[in-house]
Amino acid sequence: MARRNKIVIISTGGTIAMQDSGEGAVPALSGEELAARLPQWGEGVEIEVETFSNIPSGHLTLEQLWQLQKVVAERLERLYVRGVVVTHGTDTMEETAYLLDLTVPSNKAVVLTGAMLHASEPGYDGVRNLTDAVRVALDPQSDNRGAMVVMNGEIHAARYVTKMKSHGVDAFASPGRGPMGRVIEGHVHWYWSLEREALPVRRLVPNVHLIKATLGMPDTLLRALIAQNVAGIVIEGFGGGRVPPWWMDAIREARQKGILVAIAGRVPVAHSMDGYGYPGAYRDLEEAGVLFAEGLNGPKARLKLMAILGGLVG
Ligand SMILES: NC(=O)C[C@H](N)C(=O)O
Repeated sequence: MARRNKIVIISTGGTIAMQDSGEGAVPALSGEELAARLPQWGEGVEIEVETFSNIPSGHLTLEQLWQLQKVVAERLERLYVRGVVVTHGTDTMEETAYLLDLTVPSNKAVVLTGAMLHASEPGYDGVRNLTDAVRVALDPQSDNRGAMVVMNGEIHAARYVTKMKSHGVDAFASPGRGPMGRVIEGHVHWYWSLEREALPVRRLVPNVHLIKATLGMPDTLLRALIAQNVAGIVIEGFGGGRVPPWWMDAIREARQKGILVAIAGRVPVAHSMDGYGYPGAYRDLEEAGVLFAEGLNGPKARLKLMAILGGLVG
């Protein structure tokens, strides 16, 4: 039986690939240039590098995201590949990580990493993070953990990780959970594992929108989306997912028109279920026929809804 010893690094851009142009940091380094900064690996380890794109992560389109999903899934099917590392901007890293977590069929490691400081800054964290990410992908215990984000020596599960800070190398955290493991002095330590939810998805339906409930907010945005006949609406509700009572009519109307409505929580550690009997709380929403995102934040819930709408294979 052939040993799986190859890691495929797929670079997409982000600050990890940026340098100062004199007028601000911009994408500069290709996947090959990033990989050239990595240390030598032990015997038998092979690194293959692909440049998928070189853009800030907020510039990625859903088409590119789905294309990346296909590339990652295809590379993991190859016998000799032990895992894939995706370098990515940090702004939307949790979304790409979660989409790959949800839809890539393979149980092999999928690791995302990036940098908070660009390559012209002292303290550039890209080399450390990419080195750690490759170490995690090579680790014999990295299978069956879904997609992971490796930043600042921490290994985060895609489902729970979120960017908490706009600045600082410690920008990522998994609120309510903590990291799934750490890379300490080159050694990978695992704290817990999880059973990931994987859906065999055909495609993403893009026409899904996210709105956030705020105190006293009218139902204007909901009504506008219903008038547009969108495919789905995700609401980040109060607490684990409650809405103002005057939104309920619009939510019921959306459901009657066949628009899927999903409820996510506005707080970082959210459970949808509550014991309240008042309008706009869990029971009322359940009766209205909404879906509950069960702990996912709004952006991740939106991806899941797009995947569900895209239809399952088989
Ligand atoms: N730190 C980062 O990578 C932020 C960056 N501008 C991005 O592409 O998301």
